[in-house]
Amino acid sequence: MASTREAELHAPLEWDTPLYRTAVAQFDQAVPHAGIHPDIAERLRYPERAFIVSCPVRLDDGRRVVFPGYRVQHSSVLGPTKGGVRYDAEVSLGECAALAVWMTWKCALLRLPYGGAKGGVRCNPRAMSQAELERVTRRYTSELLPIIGPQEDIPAPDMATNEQTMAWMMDTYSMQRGFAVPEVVTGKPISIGGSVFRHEATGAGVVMTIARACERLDWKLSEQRCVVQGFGNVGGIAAQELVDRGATVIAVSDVSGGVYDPAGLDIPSMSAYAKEHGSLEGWATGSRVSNEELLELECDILVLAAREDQVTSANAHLLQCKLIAEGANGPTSLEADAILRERGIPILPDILTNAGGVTVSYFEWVQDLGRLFWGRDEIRAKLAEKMNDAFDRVWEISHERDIPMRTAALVTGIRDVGAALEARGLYP
Ligand SMILES: NC(=O)C1=CN([C@@H]2O[C@H](COP(=O)(O)OP(=O)(O)OC[C@H]3O[C@@H](n4cnc5c(N)ncnc54)[C@H](O)[C@@H]3O)[C@@H](O)[C@H]2O)C=CC1
Ligand SMILES: O=C(O)CCC(=O)C(=O)O
Repeated sequence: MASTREAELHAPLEWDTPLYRTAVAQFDQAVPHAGIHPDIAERLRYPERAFIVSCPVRLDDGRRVVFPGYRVQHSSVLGPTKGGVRYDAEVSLGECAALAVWMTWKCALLRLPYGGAKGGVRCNPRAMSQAELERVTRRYTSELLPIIGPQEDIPAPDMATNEQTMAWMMDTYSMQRGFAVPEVVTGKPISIGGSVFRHEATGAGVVMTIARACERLDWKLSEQRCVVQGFGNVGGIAAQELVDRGATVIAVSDVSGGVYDPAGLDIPSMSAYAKEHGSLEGWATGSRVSNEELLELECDILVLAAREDQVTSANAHLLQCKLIAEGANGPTSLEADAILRERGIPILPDILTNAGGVTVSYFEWVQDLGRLFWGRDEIRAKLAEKMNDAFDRVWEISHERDIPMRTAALVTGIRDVGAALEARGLYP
């Protein structure tokens, strides 16, 4: 049993939730392969800083509601912290902490000079008007003023936030400074310093990773039948990129459920429909399937691009795909990881597969700081170079050590952050 002193030191932490425990358990699986000092490992199990705010907001009907907001910064050892902001009814401190931890490994794996952060507001964005969302965003940004900034912490879009949200954040921050500070957020509209190709970057990066995996597995991407869960920024673009490369997308889903057609779906028309109606609800072509059924469809590649905790011990043995690509963060539980490994279904892990977004965010920040902007082809080529380099390092470690690609990706990130802590003389 732990002594009183140990119990004091390891008192339950506010962010200690199932998702955070998953992030730490994945870290613990990777640490023995990363060769870092135990003191460094212990440091990296905890975020550096967690900020909780309350955002009082007037609704359109005159009522005033207080929305909780969070921002967690996991590690600033490599540079400013970086990560998205999400609006969702389930946002919590623990969720943001887990996502911030993953951002640290993702940035290090892609060799970006950033640490990890994540934030969000606990609200139901689908039930809110644009005016209400604007008021929440501006209040949340005002509350974060002490901890964000181009050299401190740089937010970006995530679930249910977008270019408009970033424009409001940039404007709120800039008004406080008295001049325009585009480099305080990424994923902005191009008119205020956003980068071309940031909108497409995460989904495009997912498909670059799938394409690289297909090369290594000796599969033709154009012959693959794909299922995509989530039809927002990541899933919608990934589905389109798959079609552009000749693959057949046989099913997609969003929060309203899924659509399946073994002959292949008309993704451009479905994207236009989802944009106009806010979701795929009411889309008339193909068969409707539930989100649970969609995950169990027979296919070659399953792209998880909705949210965390979708493949668990309850359904991992029912999946009928040959490869999983994690566009979302944390969509596969630890137990499901073990079941899928046992079943021989490889997983292209989140911190590698969805890293296209933060990579082009980095390009956007660099362009903003230099006030010099690059073209689409240049950015796409630079992104492909970085994604392929990260993929190759992960693939190599995974095969050399016979460890899953998730562990290999974590090892790469953890090793570099550990080395930076040591070089700076911070630990051990
Ligand atoms: N936007 C970005 O640049 C990046 C996003 N991600 C991750 O990708 C995931 C998706 O993010 P975005 O596409 O940006 O969000 P989004 O809000 O644009 O889209 C989310 C999509 O998932 C659907 N969805 C929500 N719950 C669902 C469920 N239970 N079953 C099926 N579909 C469901 C929504 O209806 C929507 O179509 C998140 O895990 C996010 O953290 C990761 C890297 C970068
Ligand atoms: O673009 C960024 O800075 C962060 C993207 C993000 O939140 C993620 O990769 O999960």
